[in-house]
Amino acid sequence: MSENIIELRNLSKQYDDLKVLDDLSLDIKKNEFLTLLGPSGCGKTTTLKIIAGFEQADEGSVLFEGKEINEIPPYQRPVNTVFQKYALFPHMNVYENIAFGLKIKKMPKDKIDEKVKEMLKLVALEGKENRKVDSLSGGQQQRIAIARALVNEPKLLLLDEPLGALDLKLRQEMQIELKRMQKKLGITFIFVTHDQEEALSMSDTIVVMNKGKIQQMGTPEDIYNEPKNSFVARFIGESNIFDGIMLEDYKVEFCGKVFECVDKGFEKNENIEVVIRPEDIKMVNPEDSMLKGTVTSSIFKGVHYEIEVKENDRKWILHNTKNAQVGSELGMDIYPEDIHIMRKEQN
Ligand SMILES: Nc1ncnc2c1ncn2[C@@H]1O[C@H](COP(=O)(O)OP(=O)(O)OP(=O)(O)O)[C@@H](O)[C@H]1O
Repeated sequence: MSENIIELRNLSKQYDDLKVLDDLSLDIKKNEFLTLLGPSGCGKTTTLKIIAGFEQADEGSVLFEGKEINEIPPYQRPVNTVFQKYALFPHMNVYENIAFGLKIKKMPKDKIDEKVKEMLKLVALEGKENRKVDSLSGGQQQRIAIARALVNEPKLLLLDEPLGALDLKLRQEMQIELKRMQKKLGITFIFVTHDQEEALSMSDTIVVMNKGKIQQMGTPEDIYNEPKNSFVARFIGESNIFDGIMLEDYKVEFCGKVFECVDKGFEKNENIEVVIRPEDIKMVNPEDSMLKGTVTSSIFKGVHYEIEVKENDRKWILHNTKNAQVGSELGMDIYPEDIHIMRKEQN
């Protein structure tokens, strides 16, 4: 049996003149927490809707455990969806909301009771079963929406920006809870967000999308440390990005200097882009540094200072736990492994 729960094969979808999905293929493994991440309009929600069966692709197919499900209606797919607007039944209490799907399935009462209680425990809402849902906080309502989806024991749960309406603290708490629930239940989660921090902290695998295409797929560490192109580098975290030339294997020129790097396999003198993360730049004495510039601003960000340096006519951003005096001259060193080389985007 396939280790993939979902396989998307060459999906394309167009609304009028707008190509929303462009030949998109993707394998999603069982028990994985996979996040679709990308800017507004890149096709994340459309991908989820096609998996759920609420939309049909113009071309391509969706396979569930190896079998094509294009023609299967949404209610017959072993999939549940949680949306940002949780759409609970306002006239029902917490218990009734969670029990709803099981009642429809005509499950015996004592079995429903057992399952609802189990879910209430999972989402830490025991004792609240008789409360009307509109008397609860946004976070509690969202937990009910999740419990209502999970109680059906779907093999796959689709979550479309489910934390988008919550304030930051609640959002962070729910991120941890969702991840815990997913691991405990062993259900595959496909999670949609445009928030890169949320994606980095929750996912086993991140799929970065832009304009209906996959830009990169990998673990959060891969995506952050080895962005494949400058779109990914710009979208995930902050970056210093400069044009450069790959002189030969392990040797790159940018900002008017030649640096050692750890990359190879480029053409001789290929034009490339260089990405350097702000936290990877070492602040050193300008006398014996690789690059030097003038500090133009320094802002305390809680854990680090965000320091802006003007080097020739280029702007650099550095993150450092030490402050730097605005107006002072600063040396910058970069280790070979912190220089990320990317092929030029073909757009
Ligand atoms: N039913 C529709 N008719 C016409 N255009 C649509 C329809 N549904 C989506 N679109 C358009 O398709 C594009 C992709 O939409 P989609 O909802 O998949 O993006 P998204 O990546 O989820 O973005 P967001 O984060 O804003 O929800 C958008 O430009 C949207 O306006």
